[in-house]
Amino acid sequence: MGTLEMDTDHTPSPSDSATDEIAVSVEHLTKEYSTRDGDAITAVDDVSFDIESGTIVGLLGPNGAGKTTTIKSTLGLLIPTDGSVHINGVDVHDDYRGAYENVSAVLEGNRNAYWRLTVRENLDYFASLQGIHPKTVRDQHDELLEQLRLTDKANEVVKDLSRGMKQKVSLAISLARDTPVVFMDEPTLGLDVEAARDLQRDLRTLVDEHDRTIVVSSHNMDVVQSLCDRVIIMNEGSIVVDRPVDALSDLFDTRTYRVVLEGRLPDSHRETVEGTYETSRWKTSDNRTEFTVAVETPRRLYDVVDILRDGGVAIESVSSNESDLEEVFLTITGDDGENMLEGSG
Ligand SMILES: Nc1ncnc2c1ncn2[C@@H]1O[C@H](COP(=O)(O)OP(=O)(O)OP(=O)(O)O)[C@@H](O)[C@H]1O
Repeated sequence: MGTLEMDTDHTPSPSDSATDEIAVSVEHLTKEYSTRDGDAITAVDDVSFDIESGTIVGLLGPNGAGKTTTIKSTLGLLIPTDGSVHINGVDVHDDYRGAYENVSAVLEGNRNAYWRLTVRENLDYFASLQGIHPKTVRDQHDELLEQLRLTDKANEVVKDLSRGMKQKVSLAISLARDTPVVFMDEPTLGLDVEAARDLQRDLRTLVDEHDRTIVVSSHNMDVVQSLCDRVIIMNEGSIVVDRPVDALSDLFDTRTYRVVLEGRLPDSHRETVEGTYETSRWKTSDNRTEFTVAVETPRRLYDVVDILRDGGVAIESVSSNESDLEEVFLTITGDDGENMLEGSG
C-alpha cells in the first residue's frame, strides 16, 4: 500500500479565510461520555476543522471513531465537554436557534418522513412546523420535487414508495428547509447503483448551483470517491487524515481481500506476508488460517498468493471487499494499535 500522509493541521491560514467563506467551523471539540461503571470515554478528542461553503466533505472512519458524536455536537444535539462549533458564523451552543436556521440533517436514513402522508403532505407539514404557510412555498417545493425527479410521486403515500424514493423524500424534506449546510448519514445506504448515482448527481447539482455545503458520513468508498471534494478520516476520536479527495488515490486504489487457507501457514511465511503487506484480523488454527490483506492493485494479490503457495498451504477462498472502507480502515490503522497513517506523515 502506498503512503497516506497525515495532515492534522486544520487551522486555515489568514489568506484562506479571507477568500473562502467558512460554513462549518469546529474548534477543539472534545466529548467525553461516562460509562455505567463511572469511567469516562473520550469519544472525540480535541478535533478541529473548517469546511468551506460550496463543498462536499466526507467524514469517515471505522465504527466507534467518533463521527456520529462529532456530527451530533456540530448540530447542537449533544453538548460538548470542550470546544466550540460555528455554523455560518453562529455559535451552535450560544445561539442554537440561530444556528439551526443554517443547518439541516438527514441523520438516520429516511426516518424524518411521515410514512402515512404523501410526499407533498410531508413537505407541507414540515413547512408548517417552521411557521411557514405551505401555499407560500409551493413553487419552491415543486422545483425541489422536479430536481429530485419526484414530481410524479408527489401525491403518493411515502410508505408505498421504493427505498430509493423514500431516501429522496427524506432528502427533499431536509432540503426544503433551504439551509446552507446539510449533514447526511449514509445517504446512499440501501439504494441500488443507479439510484445512488442519481442521488450523487443531485447532491452535486445542489452544491454547484445553489452553493450548499454538504457533510456526508459514509462507509462506501465509491460514494465518497465520486461525491466528495475532501475527506476527513477519524480514528479513535481524532482526525488522522484531512485531504482533498484527489490526494487520496492511495486509499481508494487500495483493495482489501479476506484470505482463507486450508491449513496453518508456516510462521516464516506469515512473517513474510506481514512484513511485506498491510494485514489484519489474523485467525489461525491447526487446520485453518484467515487474514485480511490490503494491496494497491489486484495484481499485487498474485504476489501474496505466490508466498502462500510457497508455504505449501492450499487456498480455500479469496474474497474482495471492494467498496468497504471499514476493512481498509482496519488495515491501515492496524489492529494492534500501529497506525500506518501516522507513520507516514
Ligand atoms: N451515549 C454514549 N455513552 C457512552 N459512550 C458512547 C455514547 N455514544 C457513543 N459512545 C462511544 O463513543 C465512541 C464514539 O462513538 P460514535 O458513535 O461517535 O462513533 P462513530 O464513528 O459514529 O461510529 P459508527 O460508524 O459505528 O456509527 C465509541 O467508543 C462509542 O462506544
